[in-house]
Amino acid sequence: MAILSVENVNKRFGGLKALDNVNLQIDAGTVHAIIGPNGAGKSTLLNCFVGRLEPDTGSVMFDGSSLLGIQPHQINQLGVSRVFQTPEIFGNLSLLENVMIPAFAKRDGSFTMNAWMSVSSESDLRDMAMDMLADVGLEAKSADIAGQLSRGDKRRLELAMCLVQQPKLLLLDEPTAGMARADTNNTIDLMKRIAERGVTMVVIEHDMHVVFSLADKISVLAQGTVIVEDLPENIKGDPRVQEAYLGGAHL
Ligand SMILES: Nc1ncnc2c1ncn2[C@@H]1O[C@H](COP(=O)(O)OP(=O)(O)OP(=O)(O)O)[C@@H](O)[C@H]1O
Repeated sequence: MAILSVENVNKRFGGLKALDNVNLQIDAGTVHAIIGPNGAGKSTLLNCFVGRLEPDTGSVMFDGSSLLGIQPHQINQLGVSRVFQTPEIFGNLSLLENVMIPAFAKRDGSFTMNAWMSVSSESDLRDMAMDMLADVGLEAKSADIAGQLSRGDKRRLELAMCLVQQPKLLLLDEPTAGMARADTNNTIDLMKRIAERGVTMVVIEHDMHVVFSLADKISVLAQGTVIVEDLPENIKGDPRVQEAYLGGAHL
């Protein structure tokens, strides 16, 4: 059953048609990868799922509710979390504080000062945040200042910040971008563990090793349109996909 249903979504930036009648069904409990060449519209599409962009036309339904016309924090409260291409963390705060804040935000409705004010008073959320840090392998660094982490650790921290909200749908925009291979493989293992818990994931990724390690289904976006949607084993040899990647390159 589809937990996220995207129908006839169009988005223009001036004269540029960034999304051209996109249709997409994401089944609950699956990992769905969206791949495609640079500028295909992948991030634009993800932005339409989290309230950062409003499609010109079309519908985006999540778990029975429309995601259009509501604020990002309301979408977040419905159970949608997103890991950004550039980690969005609080650089001056400790790792533990970073993970506690979204837990409060989920409860209180937004990333407000109220959420921050109550951080020190809530031991249950502190415990939950520590569990999440342990989950992503950052428990030992819980008191460290987040801004000083390596790039890979920042991304893991951001993942913990999403997981503490117990999302139903996790959106990941290039989760391994810029990572060394060992870090990438750790992240793949972590994402597999998250998937095993039943969290639905939509992953935008250029690294095909990551895509084919994780995806149950793959949609290929090119020039704002889904040109192919299929099982991973069928995607590799599809001539339309190879054509989309610079005229016949092999994936
Ligand atoms: N805010 C914006 N204003 C104008 N044009 C935009 C804006 N955001 C994206 N675009 C354009 O829309 C098209 C799709 O961009 P988008 O970032 O969604 O592609 P992408 O598939 O995520 O690319 P990449 O893989 O390089 O991240 C591109 O041509 C891009 O330049």
